[in-house]
Amino acid sequence: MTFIKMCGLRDEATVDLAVDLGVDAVGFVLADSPRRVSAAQAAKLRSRVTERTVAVGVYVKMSLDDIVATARAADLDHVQVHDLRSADDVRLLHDAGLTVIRAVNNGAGASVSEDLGADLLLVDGAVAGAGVTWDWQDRSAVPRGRWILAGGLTPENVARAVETSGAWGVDVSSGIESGRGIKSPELMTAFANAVRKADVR
Ligand SMILES: O=C(O)c1ccccc1N[C@@H]1O[C@H](COP(=O)(O)O)[C@@H](O)[C@H]1O
Repeated sequence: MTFIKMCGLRDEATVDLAVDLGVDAVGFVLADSPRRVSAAQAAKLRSRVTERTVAVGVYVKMSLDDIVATARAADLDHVQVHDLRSADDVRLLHDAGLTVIRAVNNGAGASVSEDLGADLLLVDGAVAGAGVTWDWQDRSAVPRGRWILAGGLTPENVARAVETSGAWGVDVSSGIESGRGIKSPELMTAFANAVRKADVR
């Protein structure tokens, strides 16, 4: 079964729907973004997430100390960090008890074959959260092993994207929105259904 993460959730009804749809992970953006939530809001949303779904804090351009502090304040034990620089960064987050998803922006120069010791690798489009696709068939841009595909996924393209890239999981934000930062229940449902349908093929 393809791992599904829905990201940029900002209200309780949307979190409840994602949980009901059986997605594997939900993401709360603590970085600067139209989808940003405060640590206090993330804590409130997190409390609605049941055990089988992982709640992930999403970070860009934040110090490691701030990442640890906000993750603790929001009771998040998974963090997705878009600008990890070294294995030391990852070690510090591990030492704080966090599971680390290393996010890499396609074309930004970070190597997908470099192992910083993160628990999972996510390869995103050139600009995180912008709904931008990338060349999922480019073997040099696609990691080996278990990894998450992100960037411009939609209910229409996700099945083909998984098939061509060989990704273990998918992460979506813009493609399940009716407007920037506004999640659409119909598109969320369509996305989850599209992945599940592809899984049984
Ligand atoms: O969603 C955001 O606003 C965001 C902001 C900063 C860093 C990451 C962000 N989201 C991540 O972007 C991709 C999905 O993007 P898309 O909109 O579906 O193309 C995914 O990894 C999100 O976790």
